[in-house]
Amino acid sequence: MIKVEGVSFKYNEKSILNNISLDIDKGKFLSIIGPNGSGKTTLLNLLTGYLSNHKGIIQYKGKNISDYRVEELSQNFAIINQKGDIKFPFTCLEIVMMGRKPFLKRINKLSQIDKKIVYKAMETTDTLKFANSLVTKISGGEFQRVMIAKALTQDPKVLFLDEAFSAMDISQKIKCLKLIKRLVETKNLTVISVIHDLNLAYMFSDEVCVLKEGKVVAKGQTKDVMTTDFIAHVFDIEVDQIEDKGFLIRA
Ligand SMILES: Nc1ncnc2c1ncn2[C@@H]1O[C@H](COP(=O)(O)OP(=O)(O)OP(=O)(O)O)[C@@H](O)[C@H]1O
Repeated sequence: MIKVEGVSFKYNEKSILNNISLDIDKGKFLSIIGPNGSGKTTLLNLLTGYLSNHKGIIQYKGKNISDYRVEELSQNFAIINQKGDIKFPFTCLEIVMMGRKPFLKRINKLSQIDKKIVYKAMETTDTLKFANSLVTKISGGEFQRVMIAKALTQDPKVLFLDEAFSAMDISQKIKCLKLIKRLVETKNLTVISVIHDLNLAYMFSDEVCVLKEGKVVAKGQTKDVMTTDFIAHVFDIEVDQIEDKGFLIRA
């Protein structure tokens, strides 16, 4: 569904990504993990078309990402960025409603169906209670749930997440990840998630791609890639594995 072939990218003269090749299948939950500065966000930004000027090929459904119109991309992709802060005092309801914008003709108002979709997304993410609160006056974890609700209203084919759960408490993280995983299983949603939490990546991903110093050092089924020795090597840590559950990091 997404094909990356021989992709390299530089910021000014600094090489960030080096000859990356990657196939991302439809209906899978892929996590991108790796140390700080390894190029995860840069790769995600290239996949969404937010960054360009790369060498190599990036295609979505057989067509170069740069050949898509913005409207087409916004009808296919939902993106939750690491730095997705909104400084304007919209209400949470207004923010979630913006998720329906790619489906509105010209400046049409939301239809009853759009409103139902918005209501359902806020209900499932437990954000209805903030509907009339200003987005500038809710907590970081609450804000991230509002952004998930907005992404859900887009009914995306591909959901890009960049540390989208980082401010949530563990219970909310698991609820949101279960909700997203259900969409992968029932609606064939493709998820590409940059995540630092190794245990959440292990629990929820079908596949994992590991970046280190701008290169893909592994990509494959989660349990094949996330072995104790490999994780210890990539992150330079001491770690034990709890059979089929995750990792215990040794300090
Ligand atoms: N706008 C920018 N201009 C110049 N260099 C940048 C820019 N954004 C990122 N970089 C550099 O590119 C490299 C990769 O950054 P990137 O954000 O992709 O890494 P990451 O793996 O997502 O890191 P983290 O885990 O810390 O979020 C870093 O060395 C960073 O300093």
